[in-house]
Amino acid sequence: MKLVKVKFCGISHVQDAITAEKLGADFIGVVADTVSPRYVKHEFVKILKNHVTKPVVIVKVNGTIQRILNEGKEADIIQIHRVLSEIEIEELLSSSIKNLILYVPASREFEGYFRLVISRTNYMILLDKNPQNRLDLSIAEKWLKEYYKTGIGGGITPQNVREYLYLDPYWIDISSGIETYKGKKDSSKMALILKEVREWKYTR
Ligand SMILES: O=C(O)c1ccccc1N[C@@H]1O[C@H](COP(=O)(O)O)[C@@H](O)[C@H]1O
Repeated sequence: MKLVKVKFCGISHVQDAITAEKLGADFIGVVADTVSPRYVKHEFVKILKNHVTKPVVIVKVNGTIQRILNEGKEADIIQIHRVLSEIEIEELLSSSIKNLILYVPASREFEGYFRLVISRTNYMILLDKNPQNRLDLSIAEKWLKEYYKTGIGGGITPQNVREYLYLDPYWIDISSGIETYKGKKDSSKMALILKEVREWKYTR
């Protein structure tokens, strides 16, 4: 029986990635977009991959699909953290990319988008806060039951992680909640998250 997987995101120091992997993280995420205070150049992925064996996820928010696919080509998984147009989704489908995570805001007004993504693609989905910075856990719970390859992020901390584990996601995704300061991960907070996951009563 599999445990809920864990992605630590917003990694911007090689040592944090090494520590995250040693502690047992399943994915290592970097944000290669200047909107983030954890921004790293996309070339950082190649450096990271010399130090960790777990899959490296590159998070992009802005940029054309072609640019995102080009900048993400060294990563194991590309995560596009914005709501896409149908034309952009078609562009992804006509590309050779298979390992993709698409952000879907976990709120009612995006139900149509959620259904579009799961009906047209086979990509992984990350449920997260909507543009108004709200995450509807009841909506997330409903959608998680419908589509197996769905993770959840958005405000997870060692103190509240059980509320998210209860939803039985494929993975949980944490960035700011495991930090000492923006961009610097705290090994004790990462360890606490992983301890909670291991002790969690439900397994997938
Ligand atoms: O981590 C970031 O700085 C970031 C910036 C822009 C887009 C996505 C980003 N990270 C993703 O956002 C979620 C939630 O982050 P948090 O745990 O609430 O801080 C996380 O799942 C990352 O994949």
